[in-house]
Amino acid sequence: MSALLKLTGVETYIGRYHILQGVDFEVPEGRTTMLLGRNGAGKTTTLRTIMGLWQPKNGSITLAGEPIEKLATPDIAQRGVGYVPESMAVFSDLTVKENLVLAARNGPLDDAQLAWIFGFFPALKKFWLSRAGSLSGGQKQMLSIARAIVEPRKLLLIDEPTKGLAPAIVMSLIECLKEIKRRGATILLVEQNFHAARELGDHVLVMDNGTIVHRGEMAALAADVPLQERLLGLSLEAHQ
Ligand SMILES: Nc1ncnc2c1ncn2[C@@H]1O[C@H](COP(=O)(O)OP(=O)(O)OP(=O)(O)O)[C@@H](O)[C@H]1O
Repeated sequence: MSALLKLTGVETYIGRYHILQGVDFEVPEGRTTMLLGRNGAGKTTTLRTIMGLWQPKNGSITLAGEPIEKLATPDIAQRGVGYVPESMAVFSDLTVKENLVLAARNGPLDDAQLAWIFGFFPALKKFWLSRAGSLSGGQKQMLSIARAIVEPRKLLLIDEPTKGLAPAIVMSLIECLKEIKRRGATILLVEQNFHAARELGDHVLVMDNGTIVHRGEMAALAADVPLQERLLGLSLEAHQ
């Protein structure tokens, strides 16, 4: 299995704080890799560094073998990396339709693209002409993900999509992400909800203090409660 994304010795400073302290990992093509870890471990900083929102001071980041660590964010997006930040990137004053049209930078949305998006997120069809600001938290999250996949992407970086959502909405979001995954997407997904992580992840990376402290199969971590307790500080039962 080839690595689509590869980080080697990545160090990121925010101001004078040394946040990423030598991050090494690979994201295999066509699989979903979970990035887990306690609060403040450096997960969001890792996604933002890949996306060019923070410049790494040291180390390399390659996408399909090409270095991207010195590129600006729009160039990284242009190379096929979609980013769904934790804060749900939608324009509240625009309609659902306008939000998606703006995200499709390579031209107008065609019927095939719309059918593909509505296949994942039927609620967006229902609220097509409604203001994004009037959507529920779960629907905004779905719109935020739809904005990231409206153009073909090599890689999707998704930051805590289930955060703050009611359990029923989390379930439907997991189903949407599973469908995106079934269609062959490569995903790097930060998640605090272990149930969601276990449902979605093929591989898992665990961060602590700005480095990767565990890597392996998601199923193996899901089956090993003592390891979860050691790495994440909580048992699987406590996450459910
Ligand atoms: N803009 C910033 N200025 C200063 N420090 C920051 C900034 N952003 C993040 N940090 C610090 O960097 C460290 C890593 O933060 P990061 O958000 O990457 O962690 P995380 O693993 O995503 O945590 P969480 O699960 O709480 O979102 C934390 O100690 C945080 O306080």
